[in-house]
Amino acid sequence: MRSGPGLAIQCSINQRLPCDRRLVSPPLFHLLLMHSLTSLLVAGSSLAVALSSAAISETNHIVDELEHLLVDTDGFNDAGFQKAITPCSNYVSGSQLLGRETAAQWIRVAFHDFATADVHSGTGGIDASIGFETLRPENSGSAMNDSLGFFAPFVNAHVSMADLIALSVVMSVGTCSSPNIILPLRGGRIDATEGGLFGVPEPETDLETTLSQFSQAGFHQADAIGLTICGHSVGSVHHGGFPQVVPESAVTPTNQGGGIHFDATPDIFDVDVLNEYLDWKGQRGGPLVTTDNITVRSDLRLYLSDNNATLQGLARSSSDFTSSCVSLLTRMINTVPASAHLTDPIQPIEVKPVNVSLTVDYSGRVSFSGYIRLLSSNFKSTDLVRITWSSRSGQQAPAFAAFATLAGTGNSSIFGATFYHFFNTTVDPNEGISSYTVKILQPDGKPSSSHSVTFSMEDTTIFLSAETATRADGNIALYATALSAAFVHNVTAEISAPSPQSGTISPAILKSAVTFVQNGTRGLYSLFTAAIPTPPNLRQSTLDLIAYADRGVVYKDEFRRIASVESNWN
Ligand code: HEM
Repeated sequence: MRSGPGLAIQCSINQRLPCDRRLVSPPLFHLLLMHSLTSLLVAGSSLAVALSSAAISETNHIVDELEHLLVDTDGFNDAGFQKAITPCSNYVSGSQLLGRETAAQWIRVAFHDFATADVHSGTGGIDASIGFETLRPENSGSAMNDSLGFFAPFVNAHVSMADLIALSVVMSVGTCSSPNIILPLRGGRIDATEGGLFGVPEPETDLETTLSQFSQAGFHQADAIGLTICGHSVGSVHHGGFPQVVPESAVTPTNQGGGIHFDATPDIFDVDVLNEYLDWKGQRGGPLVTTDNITVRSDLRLYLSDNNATLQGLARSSSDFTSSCVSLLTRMINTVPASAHLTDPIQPIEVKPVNVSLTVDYSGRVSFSGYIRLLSSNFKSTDLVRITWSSRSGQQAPAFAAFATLAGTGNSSIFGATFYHFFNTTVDPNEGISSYTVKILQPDGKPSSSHSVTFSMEDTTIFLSAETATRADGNIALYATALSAAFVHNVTAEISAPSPQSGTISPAILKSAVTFVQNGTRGLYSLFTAAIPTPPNLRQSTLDLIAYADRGVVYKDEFRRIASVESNWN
């Protein structure tokens, strides 16, 4: 499932002006006539500037998608990402007898992607170039392809592999710590189209080279030491991949990869690795400190390079260790090529529309349906969710209202429980809809702690994802409608299909365009159809529907899944 389209206007019911009024004043609405707010913003006219007040924040699909992966981790609408590391000792890519751990692999993959950054030239960093670099000896081990193979089905037009690599670090550290250590996650990373520089430190790499590699990536000596001990809080060094570090004797029937842990708690992100190293007990910092082969004692060389001063500083308290790791790991995942612009840190969304959309049936009836997800300790399963909407011209009426009913919950998110409320109602096509407001009420009908959120809704151009179907010739038929009174003369779609690319497991987003033709009417709407070849990853493929009307007005229905979850797709 995905979030609803349009603009989100966050406002409290205590504010003097109703949200809808602040959205756009009634006289302006008269001027706009049939043109929805979203469409005009898309058209980029001077009106768009007038409407872009501080009260309006545009829905960011990157943020919405990553927030879903981060927050929906259990129960109803589980995104399925966190399950791979639940429990934290889990190995999602093979037998549990291999002694491998997915949560630790994810952190290591991010380090290897990051390590070849050149911050002065603004290249490399977290850009998923690691996918093209897996055959390099410096990226030895199963972690790279295991992880990218797991991430690949989550890539889409707005979720890059590089953002998933960053997300995986946030999720590993957050899930495998108690109390949960939450790194801020930003989105917007761009996937590389080829391998980058060489230069990931290896166990054999001498100290000077190691420090210069870290330095090129923006991490000087103390940062390099800190980042390494933070990373080596979880996981193991394996004989399978690193026989020069771990002897064959580590291989047993229940540890077939021959893993030796860095510390006594390899599936918990905590200070143990540091304490065990400084106190010279337990795993004493792990195989890269203790191995018999002096050449590959890379952690020991690094830690001793300032006579353990950095590590003794971090050991003052476990909160010093935690806060340093949060800072260093956050810097690591936010080291990106100069061309990438990251979003603000993603905040869990308290009231979130999910799959909120319009459809037009054969008789021209307009259905308005979707889920409202509540996430907050302020909410209870007994709360009521009421939706009211404004007509195309901005009017409100008692009939423009519906209640949503609880459809399911998810309980184990590190951000709290989620409550999913479903609604399915009809909108009078003559009146239309331009925005809707979600109000949370207590069971007795009284407003709950001032929660009222307004979102814009585009009803001029509607992609009918539930009707997408395979044709007899193997192509896929697409259906869309446009309000006839909008005088739309050209309807196109840009298709974004994650597709295999050579040299990496990571998919590339292939873009293509298709033109629709008018094919009848549905009440007040004109029906448009098109056909496209079946994309390689249909479930991840999306489209942006674009309709052109007179005087340069453009309407859009963006980021719609081609095969919707509602359709009975085979
Ligand atoms: C001088 C720097 C470093 C060297 C030479 C190094 C080397 C290694 C080696 C050889 C392994 C064993 C991998 C395997 O057996 O599959 C390993 C594991 C690991 N490394 Fe590092 N590492 C360094 C720094 C870092 C940093 C900075 C991080 C993250 C911030 C990190 C995160 C990890 C993690 C999480 C594992 C466990 C992987 C697993 O259990 O599958 N490493 N490292």
